[in-house]
Amino acid sequence: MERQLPAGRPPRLVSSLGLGQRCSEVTLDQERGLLAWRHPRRGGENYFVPTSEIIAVEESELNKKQRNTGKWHKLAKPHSFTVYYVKKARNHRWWCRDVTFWCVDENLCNQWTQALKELLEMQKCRPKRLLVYINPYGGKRQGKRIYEQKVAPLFSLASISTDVVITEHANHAKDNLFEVNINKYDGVVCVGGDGMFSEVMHGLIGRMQKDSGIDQNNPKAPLVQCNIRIGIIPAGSTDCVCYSTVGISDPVTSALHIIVGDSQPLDVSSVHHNNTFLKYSVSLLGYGFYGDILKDSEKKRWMGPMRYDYSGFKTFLSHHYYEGTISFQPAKHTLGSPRDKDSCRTGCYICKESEQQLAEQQKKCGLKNEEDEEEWKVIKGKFLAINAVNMSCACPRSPKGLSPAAHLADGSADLILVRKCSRFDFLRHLVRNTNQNDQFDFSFVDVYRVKSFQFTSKLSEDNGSNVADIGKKRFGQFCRDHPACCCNIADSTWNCDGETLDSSAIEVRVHCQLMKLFARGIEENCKDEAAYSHSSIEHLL
Ligand SMILES: CCCCCCCCCCCCC/C=C/[C@@H](O)[C@H](CO)NC(=O)CCCCCCCCCCCCCCC
Ligand SMILES: Nc1ncnc2c1ncn2[C@@H]1O[C@H](COP(=O)(O)OP(=O)(O)OP(=O)(O)O)[C@@H](O)[C@H]1O
Ligand SMILES: [Ca+2]
Repeated sequence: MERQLPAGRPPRLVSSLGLGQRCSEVTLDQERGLLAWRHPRRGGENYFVPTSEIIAVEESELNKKQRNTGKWHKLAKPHSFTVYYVKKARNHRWWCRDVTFWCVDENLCNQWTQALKELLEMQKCRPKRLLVYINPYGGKRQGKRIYEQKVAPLFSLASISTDVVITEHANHAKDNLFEVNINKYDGVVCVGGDGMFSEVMHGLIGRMQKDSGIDQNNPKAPLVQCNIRIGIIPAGSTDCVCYSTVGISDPVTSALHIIVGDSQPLDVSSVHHNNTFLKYSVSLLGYGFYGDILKDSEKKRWMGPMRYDYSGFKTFLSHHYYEGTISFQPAKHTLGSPRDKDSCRTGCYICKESEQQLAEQQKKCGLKNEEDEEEWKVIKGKFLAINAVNMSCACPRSPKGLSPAAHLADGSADLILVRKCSRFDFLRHLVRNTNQNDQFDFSFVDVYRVKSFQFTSKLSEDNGSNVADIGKKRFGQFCRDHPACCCNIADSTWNCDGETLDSSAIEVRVHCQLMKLFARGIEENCKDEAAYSHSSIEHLL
């Protein structure tokens, strides 16, 4: 990328600088934004650091050991500077590393620090002021410690100033975002899990619509994009949004993505019931299996992240299925399909293309709503699980996710329908969510790429009543005529990004790129560990 350099600045700076006890040729290609040096030891290894991945540059003092061992100390007092930069390791993990260069010429040292600092200043996408919300009770209750020990020192190194709020109750962050002077900040950071992220997202999107006079209760309202980015410091139980957008749940990696000012647009689904806004969703909207797990696990919060395994096992054994009707509009604007072999990666062309297609469609249609006239497909059936995912939903439990080819920002969701089948077959499908095999390659599993869908349970259709009444029925009530058949006369619950919804009848619409994260999607060409721990289990089944 060509850069506009300040007048009089040479395009390249090349100097022989001290590195440890030896000399190294150090180059700063200011036009291309690249810092390079050869390590005089370590087999002469070459280092290339894009200036966009430099965290900070500081004038520094050589430590005692460096001072006493170098030959130069006999000549003159050395001048030195330290460059802190991103070091990429395996599995999308980023570290903050530093290197200290020295020279005896003070002017040369100043020239280097100034040039590097000016290049950092030119990066306008970097945040300078952040609003941070910490959930002290998420995941293993480590949010505060993680932030103070791992993240705050990096933010201060990068000269980012912060206002920190430690939440005192659920919805604290969300409510606060409606009141705060948001224009003061370049981004909002949440320290916690998917639930905490969801709160912050609801606060920001809600605030944006309120300020623009948009009624969130209208399911067809064109929502206003939210340009203030959210950063996620993972400290929850699943951390699916972080894992699916960064490739790892690691607080240091996420902090570094925030510092370098990455930006990743994200699709958001709005969920309505009878013209009433319920929630937004970015990861999983799950009815049946994942809804039942969530409902059961809420009573076991004290167990921490383990609650999901406990409730997962219980829910698997109960093997409930639910009858209902799903209607959906296929996503015709996008080039991808849920059975693609390639997945969404940094700079994904499918996401870019979809964004353009949707923008053109909107321009053409103008105010008239042609969307409603588009084809609806209707499927009735008995389902063990109905999962709608806006992104792959990769997480440590499921490294490739519930829908590995789903895209972060293509304006569509993947609708996965798992029909009634035997426990054994359902287990085979579940295990494939954890290994490299195709979880959709079963006769009882269907997957569609959609831009909107609706669901009504048979129960609410039969009663013709408001689903809130049915919700009052006891969860886990069985068909009295066939106690062993696993059909359930109560509805399941929707799991919306880890929160339960009050209605089972819902109307969902995907909003392309409604918000942005401090992330860059998953980078290509990263040596991934074969972390698919359950692959051997499947061979046994
Ligand atoms: C043999 C092992 C099969 C394991 C299959 C595991 C598939 C795991 C897929 C995880 C997908 C997560 C999607 C993300 C959802 C988030 O928006 C949400 C909020 O954080 N998290 C959950 O709802 C939390 C959902 C947590 C789900 C945990 C499921 C655990 C199932 C255990 C089944 C055991 C069967 C054993 C039979 C012998
Ligand atoms: N101070 C607080 N006390 C109680 N609940 C809180 C507080 N702050 C936030 N919450 C709520 O806690 C819920 C869960 O938090 P969080 O998502 O951080 O952790 P988790 O549920 O363990 O992880 P995950 O969502 O990844 O499964 C959020 O929905 C949030 O609204
Ligand atoms: Ca999507």
